[in-house]
Amino acid sequence: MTDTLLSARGVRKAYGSFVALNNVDFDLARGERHALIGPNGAGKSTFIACVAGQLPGVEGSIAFKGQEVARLMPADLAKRGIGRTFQISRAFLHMTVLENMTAAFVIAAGRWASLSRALLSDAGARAADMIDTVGLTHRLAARVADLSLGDRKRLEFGMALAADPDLLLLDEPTAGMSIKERHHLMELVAARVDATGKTLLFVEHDIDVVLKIAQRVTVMVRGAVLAAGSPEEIAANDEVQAVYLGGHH
Ligand SMILES: Nc1ncnc2c1ncn2[C@@H]1O[C@H](COP(=O)(O)OP(=O)(O)OP(=O)(O)O)[C@@H](O)[C@H]1O
Repeated sequence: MTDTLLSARGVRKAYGSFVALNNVDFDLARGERHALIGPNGAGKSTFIACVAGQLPGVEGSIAFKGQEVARLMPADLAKRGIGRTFQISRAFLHMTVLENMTAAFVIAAGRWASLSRALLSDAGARAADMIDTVGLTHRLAARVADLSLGDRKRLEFGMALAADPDLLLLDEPTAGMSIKERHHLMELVAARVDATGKTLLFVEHDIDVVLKIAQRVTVMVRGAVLAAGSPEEIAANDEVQAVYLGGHH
């Protein structure tokens, strides 16, 4: 029997009079790598933001580890084990890779208020390990502003892992990257997710990456779920093919 980590029922989100999500049902099994795909404007980012607690006015139910979380704040959700990547803010672009990763570990420890030398040194050591994990040791002292897009995405991924989330949400983690970089990053993500027993929900436009990385795929169209299944089932689904070949993408 599969162990359900997240279960959404009847999720609805409107921006003013525009309904971006309409009655979405969605299940995520613990330990699975799950891709959310669909044409532009389908509501994928909106759904990820709903799960991460970043949007007001979300209707319906989202159960995480059996508890209702639909109307909790991001910080609460992070404590319960839901994590997502964030773009590194402007102020941090002139800090180094190591400084940014150290900050991520200090934030994850929730200890800004009582920052001590011991805490900083512990966070620094963990940061160096994580930088190694994401393959950036050779860029440890580089300013984030000087990183390539691919390296910056690796750093953002590592920073999201600093909080040690059970569920990792990645919204278009490979946007703007070359095909080769995309595959490299997502292979790294998949390997880390598997090695640490995490669950992954990611939005991805590159269907080759999706078919390689995802164990399960949900297809959204115009705010609703069109289909969900294994990558093979989704690739063979006539309705899904019609959406993708019909020029909406
Ligand atoms: N803050 C907002 N205010 C109004 N409309 C919004 C807002 N955010 C998103 N939308 C609209 O909601 C719809 C769903 O957007 P969303 O970004 O969730 O889609 P998506 O599937 O992630 O698309 P893409 O693949 O282009 O990122 C779109 O029509 C978008 O224009």
